[in-house]
Amino acid sequence: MPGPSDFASIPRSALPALLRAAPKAELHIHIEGSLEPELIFRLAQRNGLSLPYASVDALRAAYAFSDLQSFLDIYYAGASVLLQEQDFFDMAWAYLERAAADGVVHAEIFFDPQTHTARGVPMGTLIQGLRRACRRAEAELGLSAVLILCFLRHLSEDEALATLEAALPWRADFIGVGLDSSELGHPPEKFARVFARARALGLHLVAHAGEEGPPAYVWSALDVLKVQRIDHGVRSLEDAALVARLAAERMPLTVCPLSNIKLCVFKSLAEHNLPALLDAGLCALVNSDDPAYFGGYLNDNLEQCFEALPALHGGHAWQLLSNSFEASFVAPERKRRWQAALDAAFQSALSAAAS
Ligand SMILES: Nc1ncnc2[nH]cnc12
Ligand SMILES: [Zn+2]
Repeated sequence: MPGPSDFASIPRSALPALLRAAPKAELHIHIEGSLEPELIFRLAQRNGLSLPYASVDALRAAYAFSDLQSFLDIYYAGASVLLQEQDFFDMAWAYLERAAADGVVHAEIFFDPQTHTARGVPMGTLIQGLRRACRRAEAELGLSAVLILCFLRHLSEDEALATLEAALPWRADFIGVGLDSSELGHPPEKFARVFARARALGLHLVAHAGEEGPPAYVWSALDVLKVQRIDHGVRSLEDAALVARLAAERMPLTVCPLSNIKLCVFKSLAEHNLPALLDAGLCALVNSDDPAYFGGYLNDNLEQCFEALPALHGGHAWQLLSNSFEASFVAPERKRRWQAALDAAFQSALSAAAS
């Protein structure tokens, strides 16, 4: 199997096109965060709702965030236009078409049922709409798409437990559970029982940790929740013992660079710790998080990182995409197939550069 050093000599000028065309997986995308302002307005009109913004441009102009909470307030307001099964389908289908154009061959998609059930939308309505889009993506786009149900951590664990039970009639339609929303003040251990229940049900486990929260939250996501991936995890670098543990276990970190800039986790992309995460031997990969709010989809994230961070070279590019497959919850045979296509794309870029 090739490794990153094989591809370090690909010229930087060849990387944008290579990154754009290469196959990749996206493992950290909140489907409600893919709702573009145009679609928010269209759905509001279709559902007879009025919005507190005069136009698409006025809504987009409000996307200036100072931290995670300032984003979440507007993100939950945007999601309030989703009422019918068709609305959930339209949102997910728009993302999946966009992802396929970015070379995404596999997506593991977060959804926040409590954002909708709290407004009276039945669980079946939202899951069936999302499921229909995932099935169509497989059939028409050749993109495999699966769902991960996220609990809102600013709400209680009892509410998370009730949400999981309410979703069980659709158990076959999601592969795992996650933990998102306001991180500070809501440590992973608050959700110990619901994650134990999900584990007993055979669900995969992931959690946001170390986005705004301290390394201690990453430790408890690992030790108490027993997660298989950390979403974000960029603050892990503050704790050398944690870095050693993450590296030894090849614990994936689903990093979201443009999100981190828009939510002021780092001042600029040039200051992002993505190169340091990779050079520490961590299984980091790039994702879009909430692309409609943060100014870019997966390829935009990749391209802007490589533009802003001169430390990144072709070896890092291969490693990031290879990590996206390694970290996915798919059968080894499928991973091998995608990995082979990735290796071939990089090999041919290397040959083109040499000739
Ligand atoms: N970046 C993020 N962090 C926590 N919760 C979220 N929900 C949507 N995007 C999120
Ligand atoms: Zn996220």
